[in-house]
Amino acid sequence: MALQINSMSPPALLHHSSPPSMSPPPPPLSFLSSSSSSSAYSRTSRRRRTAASALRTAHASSPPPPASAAAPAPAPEAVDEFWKWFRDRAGASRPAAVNPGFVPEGLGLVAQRSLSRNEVVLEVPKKMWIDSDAVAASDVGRVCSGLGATWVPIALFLLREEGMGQASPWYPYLRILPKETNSPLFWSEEELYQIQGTQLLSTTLSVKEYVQSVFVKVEDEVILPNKHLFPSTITPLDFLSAFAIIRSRTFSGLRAENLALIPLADLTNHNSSITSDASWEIKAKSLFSRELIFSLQTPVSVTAGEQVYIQYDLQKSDAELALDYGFIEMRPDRQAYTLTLEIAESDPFHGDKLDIAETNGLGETAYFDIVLGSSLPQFMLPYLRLLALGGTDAFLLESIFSNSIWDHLQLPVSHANEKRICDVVRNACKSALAAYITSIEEDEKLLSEGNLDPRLEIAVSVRVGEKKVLQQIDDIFRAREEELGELEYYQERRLKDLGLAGEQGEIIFWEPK
Ligand SMILES: C[S@@+](CC[C@H](N)C(=O)[O-])C[C@H]1O[C@@H](n2cnc3c(N)ncnc32)[C@H](O)[C@@H]1O
Repeated sequence: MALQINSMSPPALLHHSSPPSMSPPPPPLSFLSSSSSSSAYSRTSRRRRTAASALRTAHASSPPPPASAAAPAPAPEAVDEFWKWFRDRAGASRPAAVNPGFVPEGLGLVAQRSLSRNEVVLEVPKKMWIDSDAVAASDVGRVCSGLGATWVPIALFLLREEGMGQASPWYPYLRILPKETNSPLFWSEEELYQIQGTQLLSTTLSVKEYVQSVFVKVEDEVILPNKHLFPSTITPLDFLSAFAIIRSRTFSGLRAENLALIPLADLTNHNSSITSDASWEIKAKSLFSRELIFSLQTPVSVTAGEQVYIQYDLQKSDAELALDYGFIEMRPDRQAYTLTLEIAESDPFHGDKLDIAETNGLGETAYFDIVLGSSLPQFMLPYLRLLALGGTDAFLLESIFSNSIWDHLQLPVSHANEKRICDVVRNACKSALAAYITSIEEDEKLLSEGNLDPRLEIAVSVRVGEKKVLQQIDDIFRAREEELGELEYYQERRLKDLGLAGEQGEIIFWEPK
């Protein structure tokens, strides 16, 4: 729901979901976030050290080590076949800087020699990308134009090629794609129960609902009328898997109409120690060629036998990482909760407030990501004050204040306005906190005991993170409530400006001489 702060109802603690090209229309969710404790964080570091040592022996023909990946690793001969297919199609002749190899994250890219920082480790020609051009040139492309978001034809293309089995020219690539990840999109009811009350659950359910609604349309308009292309049954779950696999394998920045699956490059795993976002570029193959290639550089130097990692997205919260890729980092700065505030349509000043919000770069709905350990986002308090404006403060909405109202909202307007904000936000935090199935202490205990199944670890970390951020928001507004009597409000500031009040707020009477 929306934050109908004027009518004193609880705020709309909604969540927004993720990448623009593949996300459903903003769903009406609750709060979203994720989490960690310092002990959980150090356990992650330990896990990474173990992963690094496991890697030294990894190569395509070695048996897969115990993996943190959700799906069983492909057979070694499937990886060998993929590698041969890739090199043949790419026309590779020189020894490769990286090979696909078995790593704790499933498959990954293993350096074949020492690599220096920013060295190009692989190049993939456009003819090998599965993108909208590849789909448009295929049988599927001919029957699914006008389907909207780019991921939909790509998903249908994958399902069609998969249905062809070995007859598909993409078979060696499709064969090494995992069937699932640890994203909550793949969790059972029981596993989802562990994130009851979280924004992550709301987002997961909204995304699933969105994909299901697209499936219904696509089944009706494309799959069933084209039995020659889709002879076997395609279930809603197949379609959801295709969506989630595409989502987990596309580079941030290659979204919307540029969405593409890039074989080999999509074997690069994420590492939190890498702090630079862009490790790739799309460029012409050479000075005299118009052919495009995807070129991946290693963001850090890598020794032979180690894995080449990248940073997937510095901006994503743990909950977003979980949803998109099926892993989390468990770092406080990835723990966020999205507060969605909205000017209620029933607000008697709806039009005036909307004008003010829009003039200042906001809208009827505003999303504020609150990160653990960080202060409130810049415009959150002014926006809250605007929403709460009413009663004897409503005069500030009159047109004579239109140029200055946003400045006034940067500071407390009145005791009543500030109190209303505190009440609404604190009540919302309380009701959101009551919806979780465990306490912060219980979750921290579970995390400190360790050895959790990867999905349970994601669930516990995300839910404890959300609760900590909610607790942090509640603490901020509790402290504010306690100082309401000491704050300076609009009327006092105004009297001071006019020289009618002293520094302590005492009224200075004008005495005619
Ligand atoms: C782009 S693919 C990378 C290749 C993938 N490992 C494979 O076997 O095909 C992204 C997926 O790899 C896995 N992954 C990548 N980085 C990871 C990490 N740091 N921890 C755990 N899993 C990771 C997740 O399953 C994620 O959805």
